[in-house]
Amino acid sequence: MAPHPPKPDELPSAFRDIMIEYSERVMASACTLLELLSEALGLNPLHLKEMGCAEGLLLMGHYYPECPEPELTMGLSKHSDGDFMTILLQDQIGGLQVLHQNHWVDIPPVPGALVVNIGDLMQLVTNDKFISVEHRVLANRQGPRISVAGFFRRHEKTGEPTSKVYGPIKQLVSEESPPVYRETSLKDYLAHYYEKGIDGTSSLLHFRL
Ligand SMILES: O=C(O)CCC(=O)C(=O)O
Ligand SMILES: [Fe+2]
Repeated sequence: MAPHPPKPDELPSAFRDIMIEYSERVMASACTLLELLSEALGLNPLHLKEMGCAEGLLLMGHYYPECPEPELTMGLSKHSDGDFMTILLQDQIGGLQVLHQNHWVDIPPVPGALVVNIGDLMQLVTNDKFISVEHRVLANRQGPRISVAGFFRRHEKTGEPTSKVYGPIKQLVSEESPPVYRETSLKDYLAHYYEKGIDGTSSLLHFRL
């Protein structure tokens, strides 16, 4: 949806208008959240936005079919997101869990509420000050589950190089807190993220110094 939004007539009419409106609103929320996160890091409120953390938005609609034997499988297995931040809208079915102190904790749906996840790229640029969250989705027999995940990071048209380089923010590293990650271009980061796949390990291990 950003920075290269599809032409409206490329979107199915059933969700064309709502997808465009939702994108605008979720982008505005992301910018507010990035200001708060920047302040929490002791940076200028516009720091994360100016780095391009919300320069791109990919909306992904998930449909998890109802499952007759949910104990034998997963809706979506354990992973952390390969972006700066994810804003997630889930329906009333439930099943999303986050890994907290080695325990899977339910994130029950709250009507009208969005779930915000810190992604791996945010962990990298904040030099581990913010940690990306590992999460998964259980399969269920109650009925199909639908969610819409909005991934914030720059997205290019197929074939365009994503040469922007990211590393720990200079103001967040010091002698006492040396860089934990090497700099990487978004292109190399994404190549690694997708090549590795969802295998239960963190994409960040590859970039740790
Ligand atoms: O469907 C959900 O609630 C989570 C989806 C998710 O984690 C993802 O798309 O990365
Ligand atoms: Fe995710």
